[in-house]
Amino acid sequence: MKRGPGGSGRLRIDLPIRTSPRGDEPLSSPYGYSPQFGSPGGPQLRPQNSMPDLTRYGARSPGPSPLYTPRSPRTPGPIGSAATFGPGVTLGPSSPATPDAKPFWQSALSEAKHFAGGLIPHPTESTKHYTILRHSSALVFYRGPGTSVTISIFSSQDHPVPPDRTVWMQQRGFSGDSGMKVKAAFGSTKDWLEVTPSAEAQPHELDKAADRAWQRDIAKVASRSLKDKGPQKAHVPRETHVIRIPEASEDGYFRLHLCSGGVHPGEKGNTTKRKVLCSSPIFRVASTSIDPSVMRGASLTTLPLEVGAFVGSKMLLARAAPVLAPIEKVYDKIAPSFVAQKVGGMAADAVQAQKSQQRSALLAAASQQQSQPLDPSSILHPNSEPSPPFPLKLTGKVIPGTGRSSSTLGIPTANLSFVTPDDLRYTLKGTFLGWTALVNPLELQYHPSIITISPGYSSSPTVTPTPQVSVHIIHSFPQPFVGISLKIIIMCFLRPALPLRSTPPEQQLVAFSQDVHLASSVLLPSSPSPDFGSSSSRPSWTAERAIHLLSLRKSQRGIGEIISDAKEKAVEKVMGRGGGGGGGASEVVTSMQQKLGVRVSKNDGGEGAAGFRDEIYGKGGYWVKR
Ligand SMILES: Cc1cc2nc3c(=O)[nH]c(=O)nc-3n(C[C@H](O)[C@H](O)[C@H](O)COP(=O)(O)O)c2cc1C
Ligand SMILES: Nc1ncnc2c1ncn2[C@@H]1O[C@H](COP(=O)(O)OP(=O)(O)O)[C@@H](O)[C@H]1O
Repeated sequence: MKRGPGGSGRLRIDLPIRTSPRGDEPLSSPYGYSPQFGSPGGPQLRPQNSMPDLTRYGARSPGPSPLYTPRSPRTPGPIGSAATFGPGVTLGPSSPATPDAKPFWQSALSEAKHFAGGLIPHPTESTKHYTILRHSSALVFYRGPGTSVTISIFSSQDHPVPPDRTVWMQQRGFSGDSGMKVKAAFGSTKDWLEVTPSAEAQPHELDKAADRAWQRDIAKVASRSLKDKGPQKAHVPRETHVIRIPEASEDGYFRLHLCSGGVHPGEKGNTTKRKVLCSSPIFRVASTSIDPSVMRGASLTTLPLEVGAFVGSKMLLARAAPVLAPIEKVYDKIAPSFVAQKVGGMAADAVQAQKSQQRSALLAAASQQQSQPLDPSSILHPNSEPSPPFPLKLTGKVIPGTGRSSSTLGIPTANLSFVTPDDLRYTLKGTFLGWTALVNPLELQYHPSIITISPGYSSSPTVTPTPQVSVHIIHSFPQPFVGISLKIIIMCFLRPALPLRSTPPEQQLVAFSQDVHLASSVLLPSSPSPDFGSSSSRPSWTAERAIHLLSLRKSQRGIGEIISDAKEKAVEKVMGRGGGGGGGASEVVTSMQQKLGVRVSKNDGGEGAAGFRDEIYGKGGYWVKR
């Protein structure tokens, strides 16, 4: 596991440490070792016997606790199961005393969140005509690309939210709150990130429990506004936004700005000045980073929160390491040693940089083609051939879907999971034609197929909608092949995906059968060739030629990609993903790190990896009318 940057200098933190009621016995931890406060050689923490009074910061003063048994401040002992650090942050038992108790680190994080609620100012901000309510806790823990913050927008009767409204996220500098306000006033938006939620959700699609909580908050703010401003001027609820926090935003203090006018960067259109209508209450994005510099933007009142979150994350990292370490060990072992020693990180970085350039070229080329349906004659022409960036290779494992394709359309589609390379499904959108083979030791027979990368029938809106990859193979199989891996070669883009939820089945059927017809005409052999079952009359479109092109491209790859492939294989070994094409194991590591709130460090994915992933996931987020 990559530890976050060590940060400059050592940070001493004097914190009151409560020992466990049982006194000195070392804590048995789920990881088979008793955690010491601070990593060996890291900042050591000294127990204090007195609790500083922080009630003036609005923290719950923990008061004398029956658990508190003062210890001589000789050496920092193991963290008691009821250790308390920071005002009011009392951690729950580390190894659950009762079956349903949260694990240690989860209670640490939720306590820190709860604690934050008392420290960072109230959850609403208002201007004359608008109010923004922050539903999320003031402390938003980073959980990977799905990290989000939820707000509701209110406005006065005669000031509905403008249709061209956009939402921007601004980071607070060292200058604290005033720095943010100044930037907002002058509209200097050089470090603003546009985070306007991309999809509208219907109220019935929302998660019931979440919406009940949001409605409760909204009712409170609306009734208070009615009381304060009277029926004419009261601010009424307009929209609720679930906003994805871009990975590029790093840790720190942020504020959202509701704006009208102005243009989205990169979009044509009127260039009216963007006007800030209202800003949200501040919130803190925290990942389990142990880099003290992330305290940038902390004010005196929020410093204890910083310490709480910082210490919480330190504990988290200390406890997470044993989980991820074995994988890291395999990684290092497998990476070709001659590269690790001789070529070192430089070549890898250079290739990573080149890889991310290639990828953004891929993004550009692919997204260009994905805006309108293809002109069939362009691929039916006898001398036509796949245009770059195609052919592209994709693998995945077949999982059960909704069963709709067969039941409503009579066209079975195999849904894929563990899709590798994962980012392709965020780059490619729509319906494609290509070749598909079942990775089955007995045969590697490529058949013409239709590949769709689309939101599918996904029911509830999510912050980062994960596109569904599904394949219809133009071939009849004796029995289903769920659980089998597929090797896919995408040859060309056909058309944008129809929004299934709003397209009647008859219309879907017409489109689908046209796709199958077109794919058959382009790919099916007029004269079958023995090995690949593909036409020799259209040599540019055969699976054979595509595989040759792909291996040619692979041989031109840099050392860095060989390493990252080797890592993929290593993690597959450790994570036990067998059966070829069961790939995506390294995404397991990333998602485990993300669950632990560890930002996947830049060198994991090359320069600007976070920005690249934001490009893939897009703005994401969703909103609902109130
Ligand atoms: C020929 C063909 C065309 C398709 N076109 C679309 C499409 O335009 N939009 C879409 O979301 N899904 C499209 N699909 C994918 C299926 O509708 C998809 O598998 C479905 O969303 C999931 O159904 P399932 O759970 O039964 O697999 C197409 C599938 C086939 C076979
Ligand atoms: N020609 C085919 N193309 C795709 N899947 C097929 C085909 N023939 C059989 N199947 C099987 O049908 C399953 C998909 O059937 P479908 O009705 O779409 O159900 P689901 O909703 O689970 O995808 C696939 O998982 C696969 O095992």
